[in-house]
Amino acid sequence: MITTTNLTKRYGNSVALDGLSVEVKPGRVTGFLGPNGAGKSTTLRLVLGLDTPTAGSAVIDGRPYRELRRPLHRVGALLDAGAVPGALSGYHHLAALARSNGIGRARVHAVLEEVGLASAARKRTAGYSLGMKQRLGIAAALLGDPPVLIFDEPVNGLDPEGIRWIRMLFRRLAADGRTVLVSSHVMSEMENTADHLIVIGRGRLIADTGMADFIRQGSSGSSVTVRTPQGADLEAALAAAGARTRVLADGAIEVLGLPAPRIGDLALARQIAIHELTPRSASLEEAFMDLASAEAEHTSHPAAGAEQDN
Ligand SMILES: Nc1ncnc2c1ncn2[C@@H]1O[C@H](COP(=O)(O)OP(=O)(O)OP(=O)(O)O)[C@@H](O)[C@H]1O
Repeated sequence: MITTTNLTKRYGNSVALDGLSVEVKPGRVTGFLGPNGAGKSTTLRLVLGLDTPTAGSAVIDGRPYRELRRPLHRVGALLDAGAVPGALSGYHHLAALARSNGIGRARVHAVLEEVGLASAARKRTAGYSLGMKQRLGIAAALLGDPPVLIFDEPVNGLDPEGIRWIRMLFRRLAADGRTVLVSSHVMSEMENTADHLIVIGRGRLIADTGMADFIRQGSSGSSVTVRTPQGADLEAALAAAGARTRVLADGAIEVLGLPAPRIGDLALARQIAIHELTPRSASLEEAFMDLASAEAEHTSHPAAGAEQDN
């Protein structure tokens, strides 16, 4: 488990992270979301002991990273896939890492196989595509078979097959009971991958919730798309039942506030023909955008009594 307590980081006068307290639990994939500059990378760097907090703490299974002996056995991380020494082959890069953590050659071969790089293992990494470098970074994270895994923007550079592969890998790692923390700005990918979400903005926690709950609460809600030759009649009936409607450019009616079965029943009772009735859930991206605009609104017009920065 990863735990941050009141984690704070200031750079001069600017606050990158402002008292973040979260627990990243094992057995599930946790998505780490936030707009640019929210403090995601700063958080990951502090968790991995690459920087020192101004206040608060970050621990992995109860210990700061810097106190871990042979850390690759405790936590694996992919931060910047591009940052591999180009002169080495993938194999030699991993072998050097393995040696420093007392890990044998057999494991190097196993992780190369696992990430699909076995055939390119002897080539210099300078000639690797971004996707291959991502795979090599993932292999390095897996090397010590650690219970905690951290991936910063792991799908960058991967093709659709690679993205599918990584999604399955994360699911499998979580199903093994590991803690998997994945930061990404690719919302659609996160929606298919993460079970749980931690959302931050301006260095503060905005949401720490299950994926489905986040989409339900954060967005203006699901809608139903309806097509009917009797649009005016249906709109009147829906309005009387308390739903909100909007006619889309192609003539379909978008209905908010009533589920599809109620709309169907209502139409039947009034003998209104229905040609299409499609429930549509809000996407993670929509929920996130709603939340981000609510945050921006709150920050630009702080309500009376709300917290204000001095
Ligand atoms: N070394 C540094 N010196 C000064 N300011 C920094 C430094 N590192 C980060 N910051 C600032 O801290 C804030 C948080 O940055 P951070 O990179 O953690 O955000 P992020 O959520 O990872 O953003 P992105 O999605 O753009 O990577 C930003 O305002 C950034 O400019």
